[in-house]
Amino acid sequence: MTERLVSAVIQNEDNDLETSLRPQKLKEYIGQHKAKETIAIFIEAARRRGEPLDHVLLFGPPGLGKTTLSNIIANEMGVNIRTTSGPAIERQGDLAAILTNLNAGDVLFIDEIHRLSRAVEEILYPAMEDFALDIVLGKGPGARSIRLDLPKFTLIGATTRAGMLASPLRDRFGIISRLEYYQPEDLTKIILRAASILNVPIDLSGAEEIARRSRGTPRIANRLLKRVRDFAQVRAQGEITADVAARALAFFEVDPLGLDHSDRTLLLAVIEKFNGGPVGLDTIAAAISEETETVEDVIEPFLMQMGFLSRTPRGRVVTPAAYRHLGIPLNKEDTAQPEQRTLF
Ligand SMILES: Nc1ncnc2c1ncn2[C@@H]1O[C@H](COP(=O)(O)OP(=O)(O)OP(=O)(O)O)[C@@H](O)[C@H]1O
Repeated sequence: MTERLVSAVIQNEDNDLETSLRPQKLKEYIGQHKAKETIAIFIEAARRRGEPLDHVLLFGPPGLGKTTLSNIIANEMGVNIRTTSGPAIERQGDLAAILTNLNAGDVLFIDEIHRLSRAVEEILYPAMEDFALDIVLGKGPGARSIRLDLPKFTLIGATTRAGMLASPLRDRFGIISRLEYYQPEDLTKIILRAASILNVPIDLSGAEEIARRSRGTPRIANRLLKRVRDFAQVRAQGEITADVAARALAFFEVDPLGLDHSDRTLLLAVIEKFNGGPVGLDTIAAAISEETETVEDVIEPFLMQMGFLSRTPRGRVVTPAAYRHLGIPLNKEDTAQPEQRTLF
């Protein structure tokens, strides 16, 4: 599958942009009121006691700002952050090397923490609980274990799926925060902030138009802003208004609710080839020439979140809301006017 403009997963083109747009302080971090408030309280309490922050688990869909929030936490605590990820720590020795290089109070950020191997997880437990590393020297009957003290550090784990974390690991986090999809008002603020950093002329209605199509996700909002800016420079007078944003995003095939070509292909296939369902996942994947995993992990979640597709014991079903959005009558006798026949 080619890279999608509306994918929440990080792409090469995002890297530089994301670094320059990352807020540094909690008060610049827009939205996520619950998570922000929880973290602010724990940071203040830890600061007053002069202790490192308790271990934090952040979970939620990709692109919502877990990495950003972790950097902010380190910044607010005035400590260094060391960043790695579950798949990058292959052996126990890799983690031991990282842990023994931390300074007191430092933050260790492990992205995709659900992908740590069991063996690595095992040495993480005493490290989190007792700030100690148990090392086994030698093999067989002569083997002996020594315990190394570690500096007191804060582990921040990020995961898209809290359910995939082994419960002994989950239980060792003192602070667990779920990040939610952003409301359009918050995404509008994120877009206006990014536009001002990037010196992109934009008015409020232009930002709102991009926000509505950003699937609740700041990473997508920033990416769409960048594309709309290019369009505005070449095809309009440079300023992003609602009209320019709508025209640009229609050109890039992102519809008014943020659905793209892949989303519509899936919905139309179920409607046209399977009478709206129920139809099995594998059959859908074959009908649109995609991998089953791509359909399940990448395309379906947003359609389900929007209430356009539902999962039943007999298979996937396209909902009446999706028919309305696509401008297709529900059945032949249906005389109701579709909500919109042309999307762009
Ligand atoms: N609350 C926010 N306010 C302002 N900008 C934000 C906010 N959250 C995220 N962003 C922007 O969105 C981009 C993506 O955020 P980030 O890299 O932190 O996502 P993530 O949840 O860690 O994603 P992943 O886990 O997929 O890497 C960042 O560049 C940042 O600029």
